[in-house]
Amino acid sequence: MLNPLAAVPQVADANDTDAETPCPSRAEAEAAVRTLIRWAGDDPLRAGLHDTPARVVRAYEEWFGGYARDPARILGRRFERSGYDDIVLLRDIPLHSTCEHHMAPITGVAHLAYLPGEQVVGLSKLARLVDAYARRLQIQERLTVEIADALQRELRPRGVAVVIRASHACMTTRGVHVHGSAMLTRRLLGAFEREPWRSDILASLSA
Ligand SMILES: Nc1nc2c(ncn2[C@@H]2O[C@H](COP(=O)(O)OP(=O)(O)OP(=O)(O)O)[C@@H](O)[C@H]2O)c(=O)[nH]1
Ligand SMILES: [Zn+2]
Repeated sequence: MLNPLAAVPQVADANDTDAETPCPSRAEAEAAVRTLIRWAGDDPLRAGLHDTPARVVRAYEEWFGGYARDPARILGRRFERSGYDDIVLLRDIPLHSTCEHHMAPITGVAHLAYLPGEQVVGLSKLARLVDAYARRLQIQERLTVEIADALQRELRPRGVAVVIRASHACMTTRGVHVHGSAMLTRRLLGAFEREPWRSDILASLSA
């Protein structure tokens, strides 16, 4: 598995190439980018590419920043549900992830819903939860399961539903070159697995 970027120091020593370090240094990561540029057939020393390895490593810190985020902490601040007794649903949360097979972008939306137990979370935390798991190397199935299970584990709601609709650049820009298709995954837990909530939540999520 990729070394979690969580272990990368914020400011790594540019001369640190110690093979014993648990995670490659920033300098090693930049050297790896130079190798890929050479492998692609270009010259990493030409002016236009001179700063590219550093940029790529900074971009990776964003794209894989999810390893450093703790879902329990994201969902840690909770509020009483104040008498509200129905579905809480946040639709169309933008999703940017990276396919673990080709390291190509996965782009789409997530819909999250839960049936509160005793507590609710701030709405923004649902989007933060999606981001924490999306910004890792993923397959869409595991991404769906991880988001749903974190909600169930941390919030203890009566039901959880997660639906993700996404397109995979590894299918559109290379390989089979299929454009316009989207992958749909979902996970229903607790009360949403059974009627009458099942039909209700599926209708709400597909509307
Ligand atoms: N189930 C699933 N498959 C995915 C996901 N992202 C990418 N894939 C697929 O992972 C598969 C990897 O297949 P391989 O045969 O090992 O790789 P490949 O030779 O590059 O395959 P092609 O993409 O068909 O050229 C491909 O079929 C991808 O479409 C995902 O999130 N879930
Ligand atoms: Zn892929």
